[in-house]
Amino acid sequence: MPEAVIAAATRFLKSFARPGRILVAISGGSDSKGLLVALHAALGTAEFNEFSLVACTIDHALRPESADEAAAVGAFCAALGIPHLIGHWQGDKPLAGIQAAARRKRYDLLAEAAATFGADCIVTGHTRDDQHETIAMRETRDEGQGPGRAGMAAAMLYGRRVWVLRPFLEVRRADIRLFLEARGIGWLDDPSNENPLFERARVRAGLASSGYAPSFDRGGRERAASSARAAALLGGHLRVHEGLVAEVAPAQAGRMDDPDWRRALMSVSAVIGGRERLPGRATIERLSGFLQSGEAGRMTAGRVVFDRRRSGLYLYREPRNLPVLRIGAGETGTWDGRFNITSIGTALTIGAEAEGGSWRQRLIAAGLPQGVAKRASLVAPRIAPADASFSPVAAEAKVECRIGPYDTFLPGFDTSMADVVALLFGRDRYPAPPVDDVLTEMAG
Ligand SMILES: Nc1ncnc2c1ncn2[C@@H]1O[C@H](COP(=O)(O)OP(=O)(O)OP(=O)(O)O)[C@@H](O)[C@H]1O
Repeated sequence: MPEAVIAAATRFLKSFARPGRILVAISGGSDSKGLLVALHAALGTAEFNEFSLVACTIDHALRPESADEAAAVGAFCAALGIPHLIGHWQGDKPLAGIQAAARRKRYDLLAEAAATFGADCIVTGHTRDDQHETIAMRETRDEGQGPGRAGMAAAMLYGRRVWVLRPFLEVRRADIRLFLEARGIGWLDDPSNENPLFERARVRAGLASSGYAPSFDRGGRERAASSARAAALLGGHLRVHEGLVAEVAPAQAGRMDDPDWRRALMSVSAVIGGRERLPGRATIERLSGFLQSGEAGRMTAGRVVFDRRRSGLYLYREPRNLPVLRIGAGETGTWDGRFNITSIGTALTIGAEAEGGSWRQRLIAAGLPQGVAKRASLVAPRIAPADASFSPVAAEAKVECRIGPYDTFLPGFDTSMADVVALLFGRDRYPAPPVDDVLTEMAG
């Protein structure tokens, strides 16, 4: 029913804590165009006249027609009186993983456009159909159990700075198309949506021919509840020292039978290992066997040493393949996926702390076993002036931990766990979303 489209737009606007400026990510396809038109129509009513709309199209320059298409979307927005920007993906494009690279770049450019316009959030036209495809893809990748079944979140924080909201996640594409057709509005069909070289296109075709619709209605709510439990477990049983060592109380160390704790521990281990993704299922099973045995010893998984002792479980980065990073004066870089380092004075070189330096003393002072303090201090960053003739004192820098799994894409239903992880690593909470029911999936 096309009325579902306006109803979803209205419900979405009502969920804002206060009126704001919304940036619509519009590709020109039916879903994002329908979203723009529906929001524009809803904003025409007195109830929402304090909101404003702006729009942005990213020209990935992967097809010869893309520039003209972006310009046509711009003209469509202009006719509605909506300010519009085109973001360009410039420079070299990777040959492998082009879709993932385009996605990352797209969000970067959209976040820049949101900052330019002073927008409070970005909205995308993801639909119920996209959600089904995402869940089906995760099922085939063996991620369909537990967390994977939640699918896409209705809200996602990108790059720690801007919330991307998906107001149409429960709306069917067919309804959006009827809605547009009733208004005589056409849309673009991206040929890559049907290109069988891409996984999503294959899954889409498979779902259409089978009529199979995976269930996800409770997935997001379950995931949010699981994150809240995981957050409480982390707060009660885990401490982080100097951003280098996570210490788990002995009684909790073997509790890998609890899925919430398992996910919490794997998130922390991804941070310690400088990784964005949590370890895969096979690794977690191997690790669970080791930790549940209760025996002292060490096991390495996902670049992290799990050091089990009578006094507890200690996680720290394994001492292998530590990179060397150079950053210019005043610049910021990420070292080993674990630390964001900003030079305050001169250009810097960052490598591993070969001697352990003062880190070791601090870890010992924190009460860690000597062996743990020694090993963990060897994977700490050593920050020195890039120009060796400068005194080491010149190496002034601001250092903060990077939270690999959440700093780029943070799904709304994981915010409670992500906030606790950030606090454990000495960071602030993530910015709160502009809508009061970010866990739209919780609102039910
Ligand atoms: N070129 C583009 N310019 C602006 N917005 C876009 C562009 N491509 C996609 N979007 C936005 O993203 C939404 C989803 O598009 P699509 O399904 O093609 O991307 P996706 O890669 O599956 O999304 P995501 O990257 O968030 O998983 C669109 O409805 C639109 O809001």
